Amino acid sequence: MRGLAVASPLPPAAAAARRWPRASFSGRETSTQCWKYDLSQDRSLGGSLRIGQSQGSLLRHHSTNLLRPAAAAISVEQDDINTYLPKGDMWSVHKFGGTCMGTPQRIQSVADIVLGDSSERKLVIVSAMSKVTDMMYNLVHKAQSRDDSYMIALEEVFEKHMAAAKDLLDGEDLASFLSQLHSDVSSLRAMLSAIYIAGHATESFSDFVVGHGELWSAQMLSYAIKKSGAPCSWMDTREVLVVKPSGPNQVDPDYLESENRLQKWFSRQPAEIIVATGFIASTAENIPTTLKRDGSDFSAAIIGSLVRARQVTIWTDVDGVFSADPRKVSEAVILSTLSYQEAWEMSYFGANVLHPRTIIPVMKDNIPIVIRNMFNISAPGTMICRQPANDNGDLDACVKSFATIDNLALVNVEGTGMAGVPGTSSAIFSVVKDVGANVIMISQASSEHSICFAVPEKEVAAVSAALHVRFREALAVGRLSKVEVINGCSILAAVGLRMASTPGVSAILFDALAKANINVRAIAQGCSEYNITVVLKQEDCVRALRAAHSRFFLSKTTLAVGIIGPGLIGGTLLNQLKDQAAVLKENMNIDLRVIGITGSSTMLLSDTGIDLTQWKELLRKEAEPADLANFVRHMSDNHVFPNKVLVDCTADTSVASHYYDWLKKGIHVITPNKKANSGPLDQYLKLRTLQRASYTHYFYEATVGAGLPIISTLRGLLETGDKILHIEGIFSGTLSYIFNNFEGTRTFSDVVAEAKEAGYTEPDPRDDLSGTDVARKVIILARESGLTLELSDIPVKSLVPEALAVRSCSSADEFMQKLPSFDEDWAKQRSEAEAAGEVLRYVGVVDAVNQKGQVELRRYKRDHPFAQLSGSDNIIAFTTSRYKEQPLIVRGPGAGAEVTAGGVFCDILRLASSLGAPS
Ligand SMILES: NC(=O)C1=CN([C@@H]2O[C@H](COP(=O)(O)OP(=O)(O)OC[C@H]3O[C@@H](n4cnc5c(N)ncnc54)[C@H](O)[C@@H]3O)[C@@H](O)[C@H]2O)C=CC1
Ligand SMILES: N[C@@H](CC=O)C(=O)O
Ligand code: NA
Repeated sequence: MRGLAVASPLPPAAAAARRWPRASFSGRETSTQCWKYDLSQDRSLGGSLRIGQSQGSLLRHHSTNLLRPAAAAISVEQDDINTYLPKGDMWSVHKFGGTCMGTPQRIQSVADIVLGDSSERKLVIVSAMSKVTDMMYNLVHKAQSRDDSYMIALEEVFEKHMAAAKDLLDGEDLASFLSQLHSDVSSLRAMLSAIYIAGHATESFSDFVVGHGELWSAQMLSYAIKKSGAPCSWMDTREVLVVKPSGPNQVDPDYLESENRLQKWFSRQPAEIIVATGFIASTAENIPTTLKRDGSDFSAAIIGSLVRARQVTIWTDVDGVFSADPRKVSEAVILSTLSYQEAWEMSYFGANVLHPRTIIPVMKDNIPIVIRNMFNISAPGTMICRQPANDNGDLDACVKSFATIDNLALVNVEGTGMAGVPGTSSAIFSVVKDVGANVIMISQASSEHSICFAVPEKEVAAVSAALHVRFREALAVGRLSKVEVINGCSILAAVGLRMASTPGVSAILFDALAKANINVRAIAQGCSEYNITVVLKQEDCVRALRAAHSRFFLSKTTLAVGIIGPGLIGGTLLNQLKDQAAVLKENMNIDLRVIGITGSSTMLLSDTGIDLTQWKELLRKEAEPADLANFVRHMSDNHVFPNKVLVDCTADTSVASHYYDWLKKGIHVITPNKKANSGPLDQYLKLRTLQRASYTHYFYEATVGAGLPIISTLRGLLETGDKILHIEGIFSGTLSYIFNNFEGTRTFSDVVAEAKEAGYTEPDPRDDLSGTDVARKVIILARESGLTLELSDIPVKSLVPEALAVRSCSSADEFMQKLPSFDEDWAKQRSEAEAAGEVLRYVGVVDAVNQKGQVELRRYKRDHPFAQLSGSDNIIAFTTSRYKEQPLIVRGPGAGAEVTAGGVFCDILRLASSLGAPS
């Protein structure tokens, strides 16, 4: 070891120019001719720089990383300084994969990116041109299967590279590349011919052949860089990178030997830009080998570590690491930073980040890796480093990303004989190991009565069979009750370093899953708390992923809305949604998207949201034939939004008959349609039981009193323990309007027509006049109060003359036309009441004490509250244990487009609030 004494007073700047990385040199002369070198700024130095003290006085303080010349000279090892750390700035390492090197134009872009990096020293790792590695493996495969078309295949490889070189290079560079290519192809021909004859290729033969893809791409790139006049060499990393096999398809770098060889290489080739081959390496015995899967990333990380790079940039064709697979979650976002551990976890879970082993070499030296898009240079990419920079203390920021693994099976080993028996889990997992299955997660309840683990579905049969053999006796005598296999499972993992120290993260995750109606089958969280893993049904997995992702990454509550029946109420609702959407998003963090509208003849579908400013026009022009089953499928299959609601704005019984199935699918239901709640009792009870037992919501405030808070008031009373005695009121906006306005100035039929025109009536006004609509409301309130009544239990006084009833008069229009012929009868009834100082009012009654309901036309004194109404007013009086002397009264317009649509809208917001929106 030769020591080089640098005699004082060598000016620090001169020393820097000769040997030290310029940018990070912070030397200063002192009166005693000492200077400091601040290593904390300089990752290219660090632990492995051997600073000798033999002839001098430069001390490196271990904790502060300061070099301190104690006397007037420093001593360093000349080999280290002059070869390992040649002059210049710190290293910047880049890696370009096969896609980036796919065409001559792309190789030229790579050259431009490298030249655009202002770091003084650059090491560029490249993969073979895209598809070339496969072509090379195919050559070996053909040759060893004695398929002589390997010759033609080799020719194709040659042609591909020759064509690329001709596009990219010219003059001497082209000539010298082509001559090398010729010579390599001749060697390959010889090698492949030997393989052909032997009918076998050893691993090193195969690795030798395959590695040529990288040799050629590295040379081409280095010539392309040199064209611009920048000094550039290329490196065959088999000369420097030494690895040893460490398992099937796995190698470990020999850092010491590689570092030695790298130093020697640098001493021979001092260029400032070096293009090195990714993927390939050699053994300590100089036998060519490869770094196996994701080899080029690994090469970049190892070399980055060997040169203590400032940064390793992995160039690819995506803008960075996404918060979730963007193919599954279209609203996934690019993460600006990730910690090493987070990247590690994510790559384990299949996120297309980096293989975990790629991270290890740089992690130990705290070198950041940046993932960037070579096709979108303006995107800053994702930096993987020790400390996440955007660690802002926000609860939601604790979870960085979500990942999933499909095609898994859960194995559940259960039995009382497991508790407190040491060795049970060891026995289980040694069986699993013996069949060579890969355990993806393990969960054991602390009661120790069961242990469950997930394995790939294709391995579960072998695992199950082996467990049954191993535990035959325990199963026979009942120490174990079962070895159960649950197929069709997936894993959803939430990854984030700060989950460890932040309470409430898992609560948010599970809350989001519950609200999306997803059943969790098993849970695992390691002590590291970098990830929370849940096992669920594979068919639920994408929905779960979206629910969790949107809860943590999107506006707090996103809700996909499907509108059925864009008539008066549905249409008004759509307009209200259009007007209010921006305010909701801005002020309440609620993102409502109408992704479908269906009428009875046409429907309009969208995956991300219909433009509500022109829904009518779109429904006319771009709609397809209505099909409720397809409409519902469109909702349930939607991959963008985890929470969905169907809003039934029809008066249709058959639409209402589907609510149960929709709720079962996890789709919430909101409706002003009275048919479901006033239909057959058993169906109503089934619906409510399902709804109460699930996290799926069913809201129907507008079925009684339109937008007036009738259902919610009743619920409030009941849920706080009040007892309903009696509910009485005017429940029909139409009939209220009619009797409020039928005062002798207009005919009865005119007033009915006005009510219809005002939008108070049902689609068929006979539903109002027959008392059926009121009876339905009475039934809804009675059932809500716990009474088990059928519609047929309610005696109803119909106001529809027999001759105009549905059975005698086919359409609503015909009914309206014929109604005037009964005006005289009505005028008579009104005058009689008036003569007695009374008014006619059509009332509904729920008699909770006697478990009865009633609907009738009554006469009230002019000073009675029911006689004081105007317009379409409803009035509902609740007499309860608490409101016994004076009833609780709700009064106001109980029909009409705006108030009814407003009531439905209110239910939508109530739903959003139950899903987590701020209230
Ligand atoms: N008008 C009001 O003041 C109030 C109405 N309601 C309820 O609101 C609902 C709607 O009433 P309106 O809008 O006034 O009726 P409407 O007749 O104006 O609208 C109903 C719409 O549903 C469509 N439709 C019917 N069957 C369908 C099916 N199977 N599939 C798809 N679309 C279908 C119709 O084509 C029509 O566009 C009714 O259930 C009514 O009882 C509730 C409270 C107040
Ligand atoms: N037609 C109904 C509308 C509300 O349910 C009424 O008149 O009350
Ligand atoms: Na209401």
